[in-house]
Amino acid sequence: MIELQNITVRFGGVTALDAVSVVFDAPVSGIIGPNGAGKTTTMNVISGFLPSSGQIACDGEVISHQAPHQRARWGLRRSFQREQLADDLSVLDNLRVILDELPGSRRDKVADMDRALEVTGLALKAHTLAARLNTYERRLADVARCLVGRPRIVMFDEPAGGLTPDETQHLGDLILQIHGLTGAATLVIDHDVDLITRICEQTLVLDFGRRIAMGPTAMVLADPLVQAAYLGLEELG
Ligand SMILES: Nc1ncnc2c1ncn2[C@@H]1O[C@H](COP(=O)(O)OP(=O)(O)OP(=O)(O)O)[C@@H](O)[C@H]1O
Repeated sequence: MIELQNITVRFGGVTALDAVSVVFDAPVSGIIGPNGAGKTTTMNVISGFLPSSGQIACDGEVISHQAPHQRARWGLRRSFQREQLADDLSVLDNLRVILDELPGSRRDKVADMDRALEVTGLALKAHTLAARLNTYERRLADVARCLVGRPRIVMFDEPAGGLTPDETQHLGDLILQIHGLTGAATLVIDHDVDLITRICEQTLVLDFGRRIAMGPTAMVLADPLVQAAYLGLEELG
């Protein structure tokens, strides 16, 4: 569970997030909104990459005062719009560098990495350099990175960007497995509303840094305010 209380972020004259309060308590939750709405800023605040006013709690623990590496150690995992894979490392070593920072026996870590590679279908690419992976395989490796080391909160920023419909479908299936495999809650930003509808039980809609809707995804998407702001429809009624 992720609880944001009264989160405000300003960049000079731009208010990227304006007193946003929200509780994400589903296995998979979404954040949608037009370009510049504050979606990535929300993930940056939760990860600790950006300072903000207000308070952030995950699974009941206040983490607002923690540095990004402490949050990662706690169990926060994150993918970015541009993947963070190290191109000069193999897929396996990209997982290993995460586990090197965490406690646990070597044996458990090997089992953890094997499971992540198996689940994502990357077992045969374990020793392939990340630089040699295609876009989809890189995305799968991103998911694998989020599966290792006992994650508690996993966040994906536009995971479907640049993927084909079939790849998006499979990636969605993988994201849906994360909670059952690890117990972690997942937060997904994407412009692909079909993907969000399929995998996110609940969705937050941001517009100009403000929360304009939050709740069960189908209900939120049917909200006239959301349709006007996000789906580009003329104001209804
Ligand atoms: N480092 C920064 N410096 C200045 N302004 C920023 C910075 N990061 C974000 N912003 C501004 O904050 C607002 C929110 O940006 P953010 O990236 O969170 O939006 P977004 O909803 O993720 O958009 P997109 O869908 O285009 O990725 C925008 O007006 C953006 O220009």
